[in-house]
Amino acid sequence: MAGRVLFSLQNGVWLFSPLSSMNSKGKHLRNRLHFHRSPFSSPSSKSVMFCSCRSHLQSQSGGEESITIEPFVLTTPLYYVNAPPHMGSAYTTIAADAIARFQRLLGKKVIFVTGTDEHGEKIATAATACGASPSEHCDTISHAYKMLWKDLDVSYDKFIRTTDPSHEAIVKEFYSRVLGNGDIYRADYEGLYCINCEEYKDEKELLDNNCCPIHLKPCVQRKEDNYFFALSKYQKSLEEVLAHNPDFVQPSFRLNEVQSWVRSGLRDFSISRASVDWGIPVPNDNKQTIYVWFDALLGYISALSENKEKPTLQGAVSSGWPASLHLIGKDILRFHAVYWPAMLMSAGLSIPRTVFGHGFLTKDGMKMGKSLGNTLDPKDLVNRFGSDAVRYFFLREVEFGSDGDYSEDRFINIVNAHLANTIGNLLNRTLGLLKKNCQSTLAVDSTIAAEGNAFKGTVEKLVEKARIHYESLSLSSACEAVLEIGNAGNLYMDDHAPWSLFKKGGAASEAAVKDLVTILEAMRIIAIALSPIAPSLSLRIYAQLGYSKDQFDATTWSDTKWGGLKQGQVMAQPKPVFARIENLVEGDNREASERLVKDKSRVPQTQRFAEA
Ligand SMILES: Nc1ncnc2c1ncn2[C@@H]1O[C@H](COP(=O)(O)OP(=O)(O)OP(=O)(O)O)[C@@H](O)[C@H]1O
Ligand SMILES: [Zn+2]
Repeated sequence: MAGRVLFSLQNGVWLFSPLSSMNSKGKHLRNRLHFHRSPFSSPSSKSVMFCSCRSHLQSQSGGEESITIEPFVLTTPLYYVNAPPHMGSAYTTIAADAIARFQRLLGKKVIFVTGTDEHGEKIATAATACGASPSEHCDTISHAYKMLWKDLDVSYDKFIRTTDPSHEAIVKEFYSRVLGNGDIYRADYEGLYCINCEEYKDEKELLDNNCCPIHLKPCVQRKEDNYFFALSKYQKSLEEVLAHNPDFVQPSFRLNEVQSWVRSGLRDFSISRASVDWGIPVPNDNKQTIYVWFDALLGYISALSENKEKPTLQGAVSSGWPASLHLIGKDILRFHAVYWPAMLMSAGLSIPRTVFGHGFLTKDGMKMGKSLGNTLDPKDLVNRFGSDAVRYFFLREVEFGSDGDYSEDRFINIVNAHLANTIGNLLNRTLGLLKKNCQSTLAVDSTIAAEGNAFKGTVEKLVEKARIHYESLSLSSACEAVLEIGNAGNLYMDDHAPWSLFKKGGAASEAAVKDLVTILEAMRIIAIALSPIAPSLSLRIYAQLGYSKDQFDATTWSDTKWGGLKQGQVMAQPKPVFARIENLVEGDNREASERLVKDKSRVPQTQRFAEA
């Protein structure tokens, strides 16, 4: 089924059909792949699936089409358990969590998949080095990932381990399907291999001394008798996919990169290893194990399987495939945007809607990574600063898609200025004034309080801006829009100075009451709009406004509409929602760490909020 493809746009849905839709036994394949023009835009996306064989094309023209409301399936990479998690792995996961939480706020059914990739040579070596069996080692590290996700408030729905028996069954079935379609053959291969990438490399992409550009270690010459996947057969199909579906690879500049890889010619790649025991045996040849990437990518599908007793590929696929979004680091873009879609096409399955390759967190300009050992410990950051600070800083400071360096000084300045001052302080002082002057009770509805008030319009514009940025995965800009509401709130308070209005009494006092309700309504909106990024902080803000956790959990994006706070609502005792972090960085360190960050001059103006 390599070669020509057919695209058509029907009801806003791209249909993709490889030329042939039957396998060698004449069995119909569900191989019409479908794409949405904008995968994130509508709350209930509609997909139309057809089999492209002639008889089904006829019934299709007779009006038989199946319409399904799809879940929003979002994945992180399955992290390699050669070492404990670090801030790089946490970065992808908190970004994915923010997107999952935003999609849930939109009312979508979200399936957020993460997990661990546990087979291969590196794992066996790492286990030996710490005196454990591979499976003991995998249990320990996989558990560490789960614990970290808990600490970071990561709300995943499925955690797949590639050593799960249900995953193994699905990998074997997939392998057999691809084999049945004539896309696997056996051959010798010799080339330069990076053990850390678990990948053969082209000599032209290597540094001096055949060093891998990511891991800075020399690749080794390897020769093996392996099974190969006929990637080259999918050259044309992949070119068509990339040409006709601009959303498939994001950010858009990475699409060009992928297109140029494909255009430069695709070579078949080996999908088994004769020298590695720690892996899933190749069906019908237990002298070889399946290549770790061929195995791990299938985790995105096997994670969906609801029948762990009798897992089947079709069962897993029907529980939500194709994924709406694979969120990955740019280091593994080739696997996701070239190998993976070709594998799926070979198996007659839909390809994911979007693969988003974000940038690297770097240390001294080098990718932070387990293999280089130049990592930052997220657990330590959470213990010292809390999960909201960690989530907010990385999602706000690193433009999603680009690289970014970490500096502790910058971290402390940003979270103090944005979360403690602009948001926390505004809330605390407003509640203090309300307590002092109104027994913490709202005397008017927020709609009445803001009548004829331009500030309300500003908040509405900014929250809509935040929504648009979330939709387009511009997480940093979404944070910025929410913070702007806080900045506007501080300016409003400065201008209106309700503390002096209360001193005047009468009509001035009434105006002051309205000002406080107006600011608290803005805080309520901030809490919802910030909840994908800093969920615990948002919950604390909501609690300060007199709501229960259940009420917070039931919020949707439509609750960002002005007018939620009503007359009679009683606020909680004012309590800071975000404690300032003391800056303990010593002079020399400060200088060094400042050099590491791209100065974006984003520290907001200092608070001008005068005390009553
Ligand atoms: N420095 C980083 N910046 C951003 N994301 C990272 C970083 N390091 C790892 N990740 C995330 O983890 C994925 C890779 O997972 P993996 O478990 O292989 O971690 P790794 O630390 O990159 O391993 P290694 O250093 O051995 O290559 C990336 O695609 C990305 O999603
Ligand atoms: Zn490498």
